[in-house]
Parts: sequence; C-alpha cells; structure tokens
Amino acid sequence: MPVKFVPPSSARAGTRPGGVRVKICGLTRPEHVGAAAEAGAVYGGFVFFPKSPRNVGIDRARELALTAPLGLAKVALTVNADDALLDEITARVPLDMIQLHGAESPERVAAIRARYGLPVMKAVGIAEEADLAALDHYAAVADQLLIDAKPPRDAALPGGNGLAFDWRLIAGKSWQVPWMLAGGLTPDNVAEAVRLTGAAQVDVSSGVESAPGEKDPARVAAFVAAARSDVPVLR
Ligand SMILES: O=C(O)c1ccccc1N[C@@H]1O[C@H](COP(=O)(O)O)[C@@H](O)[C@H]1O
Repeated sequence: MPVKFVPPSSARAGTRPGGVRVKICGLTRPEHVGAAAEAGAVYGGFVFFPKSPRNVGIDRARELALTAPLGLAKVALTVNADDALLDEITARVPLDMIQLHGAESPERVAAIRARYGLPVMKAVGIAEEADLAALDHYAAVADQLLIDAKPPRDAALPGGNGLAFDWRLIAGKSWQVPWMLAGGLTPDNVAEAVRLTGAAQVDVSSGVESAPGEKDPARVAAFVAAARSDVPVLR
C-alpha cells in the first residue's frame, strides 16, 4: 500500500507563505538542473517521451537526477507508459514523483500509484468547461493534478506546446488534492496566471527555453521570480 503523499501546507491550502511552488519541466542537461535549483524551483521534470525535443533516456535521466540537490523534487514525466517502462525508470532513476501526461484512465493512475509507491500527478487537458469534470475523477485517485491546456487535435505532443487555456475556467476553484497550473506559462504571464487562478503551484517547459529542449537560465530565474512576485514582503 503506497504512503499517501502529504504536500506542504502551502500547496494544500492554496496559500503561499513561501511563495508559489515552481516546477521546471524538460531538463536535459546538468546546467538545467542547476539553473532550476538555483532559481528556487522545487520540482524538476525529466521527460520520457521519444517524440519530445526534451526526451531523455534512462541513463541521462539517472545522471541528471543524481546531480539534483536536496530540495529539488525529481519528477518523471511519462505518456501512456506501460509497466515495463515504468519498472525500468523507477528502478534506475531516483525519483520523487511520477507525472502521467497521456490518456491514462483513473484505474491506471491508481494502479501505477499502488505499484510504485510514489506520488502520482495526473495531467488533465482543459479547453472548455466540459473538460473540468475529469479533474474530479482524477482527484479521487491521484496525489496531485496538473491542469494543462488541451493539445490541438493534430499535435505531436500532449503537452509542452506553449499553449495556454482560458484561466478563467478554473478561477477560484479547488480540488481535494493539490494542483499545479501549466500550459503556455512564461516569465511575462505567470504572475497574472497565478493572480487569476489562485494557483499555489505552476509548471513550465517551453516558456523558459531559448530553443526546444534548451532551458535558458535567465528565463528560468525570471520565471521563478515572477511566479513568486505576489508574495507580500515582510518589513
Ligand atoms: O515538455 C514536453 O516536451 C512534454 C512532452 C509530453 C508531454 C508533456 C510535456 N510537457 C508538459 O506540458 C506542460 C506544458 O508545457 P509548456 O509550458 O506549455 O511548454 C509542462 O508544464 C510539462 O509538464
């Protein structure tokens, strides 16, 4: 029986005593891991999806994960992965969380959570009001939700497309598990996204890159600073 993931109180309550918690996804080099940690991100994501320009093999992901300092939670992003692939990833890469970014059913999410004993974050694509119902279904089985833009029908990737959805669809809403906002976030729009949605956690990939798969340390730092810009300064 996996241990239920208990997030920090800031993520549970939607309050931000220490600032919004940031995930930088699609790290492909040790410098990216360093830049994310240095900027103050609390999660770093490794993509295991061959079609992505951010794909890392298991060997590279292991090397990257071993360079991550304490305080940067290591997240494996997979898309409709079978047990054989997940067995290999979890056996070789030190991880803190599994992110499911495909069409995994609630039953599959529950099975993965039980099999690996790691917290599981399920991504749900949103384009319109009707898509929100899925969040309730997955909140019953996942440790966290990742609320992303629904990819275009012909997209090669189910995420990492730099597309935002209408944030007003989730403004003021909450679920029974912590959630993270994603999709088209950049250093320029993340503060507004946080203000509008009340997100306590945000996730970014393409918005902090200089080219696909190339994280730009200056953009990473600017993103984290902007995400936390609504934290009141204590004098
Ligand atoms: O980043 C990728 O390459 C990727 C590939 C397959 C599934 C998901 C992927 N990224 C996730 O998508 C969101 C949104 O990305 P973006 O910021 O709009 O580029 C991101 O937070 C990743 O978790």
